[in-house]
Amino acid sequence: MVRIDGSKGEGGGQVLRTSLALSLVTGTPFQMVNIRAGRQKPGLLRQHLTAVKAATEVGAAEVTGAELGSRELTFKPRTLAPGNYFFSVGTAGSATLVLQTVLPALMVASGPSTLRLEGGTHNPLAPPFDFLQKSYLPLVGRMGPKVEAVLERHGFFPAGGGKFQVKVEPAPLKPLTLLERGRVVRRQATALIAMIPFDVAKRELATVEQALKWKPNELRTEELKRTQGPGNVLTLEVESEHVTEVVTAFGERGVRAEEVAGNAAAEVKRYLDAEVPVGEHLCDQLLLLLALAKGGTFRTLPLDGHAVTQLDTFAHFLDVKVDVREVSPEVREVEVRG
Ligand SMILES: Nc1ncnc2c1ncn2[C@@H]1O[C@H](COP(=O)(O)OP(=O)(O)OP(=O)(O)O)[C@@H](O)[C@H]1O
Repeated sequence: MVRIDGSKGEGGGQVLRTSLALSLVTGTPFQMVNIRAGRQKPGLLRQHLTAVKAATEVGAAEVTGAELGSRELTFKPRTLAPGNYFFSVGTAGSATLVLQTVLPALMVASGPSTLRLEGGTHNPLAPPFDFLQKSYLPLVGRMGPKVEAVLERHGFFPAGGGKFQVKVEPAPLKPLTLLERGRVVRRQATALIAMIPFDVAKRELATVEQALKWKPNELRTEELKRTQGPGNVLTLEVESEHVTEVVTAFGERGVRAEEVAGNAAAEVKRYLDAEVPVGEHLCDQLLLLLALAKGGTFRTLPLDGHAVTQLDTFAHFLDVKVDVREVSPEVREVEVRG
């Protein structure tokens, strides 16, 4: 059994989710110790436990240590079972991270699946639903599997209550080459508010307009009425010929709307200036797809801790080589070979 130290690298939940995903795909059992040892509240939180349970169902796995707060886990998948699933985090914990855990396996399974997920859909430090739908899943589609996601209700921290559905038509993953972004064809800033003063959205958009020089018809507000709790999400989309980048910032108590929007605008600027197709968040998630496809190459920004932790985790389950070359101080070219 593969033994993985969860405190290595980022020391967070990513090494656990990636290990579960790769264990499901390869059928390799693993034991993890020191789960999330690098975090303030170490061990399995509700969101991680839901991910473990989801992986257990999808892989008909034998599991020990699947309890709240647990810092050790063994996971032995038996058969990969596509089908209809319902996973609920039960708190505002990210439901998209639960999806991230089981989707790679279901994309290459022997039949289609339908998933219903409940929990947070727009959480800081997790892939927001719009990122999945507009940035990540179209690339999955280019690699073979067809995955469609439909949002039914937004869920924000701390109230949660979000819902979405995902349909998966599996296919073998083909390598992907993504070296250029191409021309920018659409830009859209959406300031979304739920139970938050409208002025917050207006101030965020004014900041984006000033910082990025986006035009009034590229700025929109959206006010939600049916959510379980308050939320404020600023989503900046840059659709280019070959890829769509989605940058997200979240309103927080005590942080000015101008600061929230300024951070998001700075991230977009950095992405546009580097002229790379793959932004910082897409990078670690795309790496996993390319590793499963055993091939592909893309250009991105300098790799962050998440991406490096991903590479270390792959080595436990897959026989792939990943080269990261410095093209310029702001640009890296990543090549994956089987
Ligand atoms: N704004 C964002 N857009 C898209 N993806 C994001 C965004 N923020 C985070 N992610 C992705 O969500 C995942 C979160 O991983 P991360 O390692 O931060 O969680 P973690 O630190 O392990 O959290 P925890 O230990 O609390 O579970 C990564 O795949 C990261 O790329």
